[in-house]
Amino acid sequence: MTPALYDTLASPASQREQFRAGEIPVAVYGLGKMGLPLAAVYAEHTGAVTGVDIDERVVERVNAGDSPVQGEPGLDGLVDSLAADGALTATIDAGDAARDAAIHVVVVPTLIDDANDPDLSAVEAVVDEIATGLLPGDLVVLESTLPPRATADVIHPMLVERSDLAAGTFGVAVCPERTSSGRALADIRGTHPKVVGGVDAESGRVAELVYDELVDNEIVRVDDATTAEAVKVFEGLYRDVNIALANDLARLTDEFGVDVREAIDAANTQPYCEIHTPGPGVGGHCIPYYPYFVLNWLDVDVPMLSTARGVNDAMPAFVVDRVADGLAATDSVDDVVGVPDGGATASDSAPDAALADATVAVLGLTYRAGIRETRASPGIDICAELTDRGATVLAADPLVDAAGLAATDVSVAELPERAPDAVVLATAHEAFDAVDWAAMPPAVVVDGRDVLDLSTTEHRQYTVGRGWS
Ligand SMILES: NC(=O)C1=CN([C@@H]2O[C@H](COP(=O)(O)OP(=O)(O)OC[C@H]3O[C@@H](n4cnc5c(N)ncnc54)[C@H](O)[C@@H]3O)[C@@H](O)[C@H]2O)C=CC1
Ligand SMILES: CC(=O)N[C@@H]1[C@@H](OP(=O)(O)OP(=O)(O)OC[C@H]2O[C@@H](n3ccc(=O)[nH]c3=O)[C@H](O)[C@@H]2O)O[C@H](C(=O)O)[C@@H](O)[C@@H]1O
Repeated sequence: MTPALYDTLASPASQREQFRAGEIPVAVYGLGKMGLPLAAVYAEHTGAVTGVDIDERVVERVNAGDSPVQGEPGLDGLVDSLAADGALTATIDAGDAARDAAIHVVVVPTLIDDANDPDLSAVEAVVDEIATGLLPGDLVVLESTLPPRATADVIHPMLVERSDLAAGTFGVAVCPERTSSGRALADIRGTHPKVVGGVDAESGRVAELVYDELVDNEIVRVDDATTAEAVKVFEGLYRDVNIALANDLARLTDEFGVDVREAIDAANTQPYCEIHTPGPGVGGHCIPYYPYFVLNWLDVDVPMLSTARGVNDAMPAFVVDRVADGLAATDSVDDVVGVPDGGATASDSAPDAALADATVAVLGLTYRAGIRETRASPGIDICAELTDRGATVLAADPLVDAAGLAATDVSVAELPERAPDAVVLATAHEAFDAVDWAAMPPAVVVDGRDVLDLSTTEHRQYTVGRGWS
């Protein structure tokens, strides 16, 4: 009989022992960038983890000890050894896994749909399956990022209704994943304190006990599940708003004639100042999505969040404007489309003369360096904007190709012979250190990530936040 955790007579000390001894089987639903490292950490502590994923290729690779998640230091070897020891197995059968487990950890995607409304369909699909195998004394842990109140208003009631168990007979806790891709194992093991909030006190107690065994850092127990959801979303909102401030300041570079990045670095020497870094936009399925977990979830009016979203979403067009300005200045195009007052602006919405016959290479299609994730990626938005404005677009990325995008693949080695009229660096992949700028005919280069120094070449460089050099 599997020992139970929630509302049992067992002492906390014996429950900890049972957890460590693997007597309380764990199921982790979602084996992606976050779920696989998390399942691995659970498995290294308990030796009894079943990972669940809907992608058969993921399941096969995990069972073969071959991590489908790359770019995570230590994960390859850990998955290999855990699979070999049988500490971590994977399945596509969520119902089976739910019937065998007593701790159910949900870490599937929470995205937004085309209307920017939160999409909890993956979480609801998993919760449906968990309910079929839920037993009194079990614990359900939500690690996915959720709109505040989702657990209280949607997930917990779903579990009660679908499992035929009464509320108060099983635990539900929100323990949001705060990890960054590229350092997932270290973060999950305890770079940051772990936030835990239960739908009731016993749920919070049990979740706190489990994570106190799992992580090396302190546990921050908050009042309830909704508070824990809010903590995670607030962290993301803070980041999106602060990146928007940095991007707005970067627009002042030309007007002020100053290096805004230098000014930001100097301002940040004050302990109370933490202005973030300007860039070509905000990508990934986290930071640009979380504002909608508030804006399009409840009837709230939070103008700052939508304003910041607008500022960050406008950065790809800002980058393309700088390309158009640079080309127009280089080509001294006579018939640059003017505005009624006679002023010529390259940001005119009609296809820009400067871009119409230009070939532009975009370096970087993933949302940040080293991570194979393209959702809301600035590089992809820049390709689309360039195409919309008449340019011929090439794209290079070491992790993904341009299939299905408004761009044609180009390798780093081919760039000089392709002789693009302009180049945009959207993602600072290490692979781009190999670009032979000296061999490339003079071009307009817009550096969105402040990683290039082309002062010894004939290229005209614009750096977001520093201006023309
Ligand atoms: N990627 C990140 O940096 C972070 C993500 N998070 C949150 O973690 C959650 C997961 O994100 P990622 O791991 O990045 O997503 P991901 O897209 O890398 O992986 C998701 C995995 O879940 C699987 N999946 C989808 N639907 C499923 C279902 N119904 N049942 C079982 N498996 C299913 C997919 O096949 C995929 O393997 C999201 O809520 C996200 O907001 C939190 C912190 C950091
Ligand atoms: C508050 C916070 O730092 N959240 C982290 C964030 O990680 P994520 O992988 O989404 O990357 P990120 O560093 O926030 O970058 C998101 C996007 O924003 C851009 N970015 C980031 C920071 C900055 O100063 N300027 C900027 O332009 C990045 O280039 C990228 O396109 O979101 C993760 C998440 O919640 O999924 C979270 O766990 C991570 O800790």
